[in-house]
Amino acid sequence: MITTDVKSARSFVSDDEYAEAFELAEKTYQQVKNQTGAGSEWLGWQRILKEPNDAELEELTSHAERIREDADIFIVCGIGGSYTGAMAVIKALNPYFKNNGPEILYAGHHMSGKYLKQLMEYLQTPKEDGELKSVYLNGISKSGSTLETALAFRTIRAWMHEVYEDAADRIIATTGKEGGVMNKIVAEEGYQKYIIPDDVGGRFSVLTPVGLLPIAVAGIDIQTLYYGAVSEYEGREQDQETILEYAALRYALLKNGHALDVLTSFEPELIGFTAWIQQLLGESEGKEGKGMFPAMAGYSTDLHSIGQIIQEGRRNLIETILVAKKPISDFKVQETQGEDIDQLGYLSGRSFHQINKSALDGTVEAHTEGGVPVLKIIIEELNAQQLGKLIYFYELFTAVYVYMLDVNPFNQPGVEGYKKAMYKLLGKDV
Ligand SMILES: O=P(O)(O)OC[C@H]1O[C@](O)(CO)[C@@H](O)[C@@H]1O
Repeated sequence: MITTDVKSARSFVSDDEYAEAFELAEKTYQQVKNQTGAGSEWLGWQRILKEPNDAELEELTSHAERIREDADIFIVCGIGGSYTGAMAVIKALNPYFKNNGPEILYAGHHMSGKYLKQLMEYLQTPKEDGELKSVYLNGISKSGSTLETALAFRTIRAWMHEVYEDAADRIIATTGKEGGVMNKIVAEEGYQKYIIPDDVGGRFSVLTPVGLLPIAVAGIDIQTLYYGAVSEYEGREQDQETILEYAALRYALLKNGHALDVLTSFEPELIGFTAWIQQLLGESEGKEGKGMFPAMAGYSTDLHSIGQIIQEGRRNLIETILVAKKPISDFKVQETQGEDIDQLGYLSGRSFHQINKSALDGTVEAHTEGGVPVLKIIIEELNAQQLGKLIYFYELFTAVYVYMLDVNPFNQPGVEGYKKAMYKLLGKDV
């Protein structure tokens, strides 16, 4: 099970504030459990763990294996919840510098013409042996009509149809059961389609084909990931304490003036995960003038930039640090040879994990002393099973905590604002 260390944060909340918040968390936990809260028709992210679809997991795994055998490049084309979950898990578990399998590229997550042009040039550049690269494309959009994704999907698949006779077998669409432009394209072109269940919203969809196909293509065992989430789901049915404590604390901190949550980790691999949590919390809690702004950061890198404002700026922020307990690497500092010219002799032979851990512990101490409540969310080690657990932990936490704010965690009406204004400027009939 996922554990937490909230000693620092607890010292910023009075006993009364905590007791009141905890009582409220107990009530909203029941709303999630009994499906009585606003938007309860969107609790499919629990349903899919209660009734795992093993046949779909197997199909996705074997489809991904076929792609891995043939592909040089696999493009994940989606935005928001249609790509952050896959990216989070892939970045967390794949090597930094060389994939074990096809290169995973992302598209459809913004509207940079420069990026798309350079992506197309890269796809078109032949391999060292002069052969055309073998490209696969996964268009992912629940609504099937998000502009960023639709534009990239149009561009890439048009080129694929020009160069590959079997383009239709290389293009996969992951979308809602019916409706939306992507479904029309699938009907016309005969692409393989995976369905995003109606009762699972975009930011809760990583454990559906949205995240599972790209993650499997990246060579990650999706059964282990999925069943990690299932075990967290089953465990949380018995033991709600950690979730209630975390929800109560974040709520009490929000109420006593904390407006911003710096989501971070000392493991660069987990930065993608902070992006996933950022969307999950931000789109769920930021409504009706409420919510804490979730801001991702990467440590220790960003301690050398925003570390200053965290330590000494306006005292209205909290910090959430994702921690992996077991060392991720045994890489050590070289032994000092002869004179200690670079003055690193005191670290000679010590592991980078140990040094990084001291940076973590030192940061918690310094930030707490500086007036920043710190919460540590702890996984045992960085592997697929633990990440599956972390996914469900955060989904459940989000639902319980956001209900405390008395808003619907599962809609995102505010995102429509920019879309309407943009479409008007672009002259689209809406
Ligand atoms: O999968 P879709 O429908 O393209 O949406 C992508 C993302 O865009 C949003 O709908 C916001 O516009 C997110 O909630 C969602 O994750």
